[in-house]
Amino acid sequence: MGEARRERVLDAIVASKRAEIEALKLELAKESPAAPGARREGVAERLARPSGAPLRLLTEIKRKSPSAGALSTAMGVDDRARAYARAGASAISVLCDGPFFGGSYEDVTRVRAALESEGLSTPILAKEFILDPVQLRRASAAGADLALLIVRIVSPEQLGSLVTAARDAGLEPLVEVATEAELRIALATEARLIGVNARDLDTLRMDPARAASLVAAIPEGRVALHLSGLKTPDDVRAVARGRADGALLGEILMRQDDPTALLAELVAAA
Ligand SMILES: O=P(O)(O)OC[C@@H](O)[C@@H](O)c1c[nH]c2ccccc12
Repeated sequence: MGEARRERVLDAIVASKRAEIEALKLELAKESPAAPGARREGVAERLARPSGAPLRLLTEIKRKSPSAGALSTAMGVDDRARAYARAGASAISVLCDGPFFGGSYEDVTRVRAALESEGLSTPILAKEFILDPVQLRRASAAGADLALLIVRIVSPEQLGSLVTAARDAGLEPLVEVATEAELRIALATEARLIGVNARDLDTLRMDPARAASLVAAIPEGRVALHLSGLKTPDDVRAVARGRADGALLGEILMRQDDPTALLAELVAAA
């Protein structure tokens, strides 16, 4: 990928959302508003790590990504979700973005049904580029428990109202930051879950050292999550030694046609 193209990935993604949001507004206007679920109850607590406990692992489902390209689709999202939950995932992140990550809100619904059919209650994170409350209502209707809110793509005022809108939609917000300035903005909201993306979404470059110092700067009282770039059990061990409550595993698991054995190893490293 050329440098100029990389720098525009986030802009291109955000631009594609504007049309989707208009379509969602029309779609949801036809439906009577669903009673707000109470699914977010207890979700933040489940991701908090009591002292001495292992690092919580959030595992991700995506078919491709702008940085990694095509990922494994050998296992259906339903089998993969069950495999993640049985192996000890504390939450399952499901990409809702279609154009860049190959996901959909229907995937959230598939994962919800797959977990419920086995009596598994692993929380589901809707991973989308959220600019408008209508996306939160759609994610909630699809069966999500949590929604990602990315500081970089909204104003601080919008972020504050999206945190409230997420709760109103029955979702627990997880606020993603990549810099100290963004962390300050996140901490000015009521969000209980703060995640640090080691990947700069504008350039797609990884900066693990900056991510580690940002995670360390998240005050007690908020759940701190490390959101990207972990490639080996040693990487998981290194994060587990620090302040993080949990870490997200994406590409490393999505490169496996069957993630079961590797996830067991990563759980043991946590
Ligand atoms: O695949 P990795 O390196 O484990 O990282 C996942 C994470 O970076 C990625 O899925 C992500 C983090 N923040 C996002 C925001 C939108 C879409 C995707 C993301």
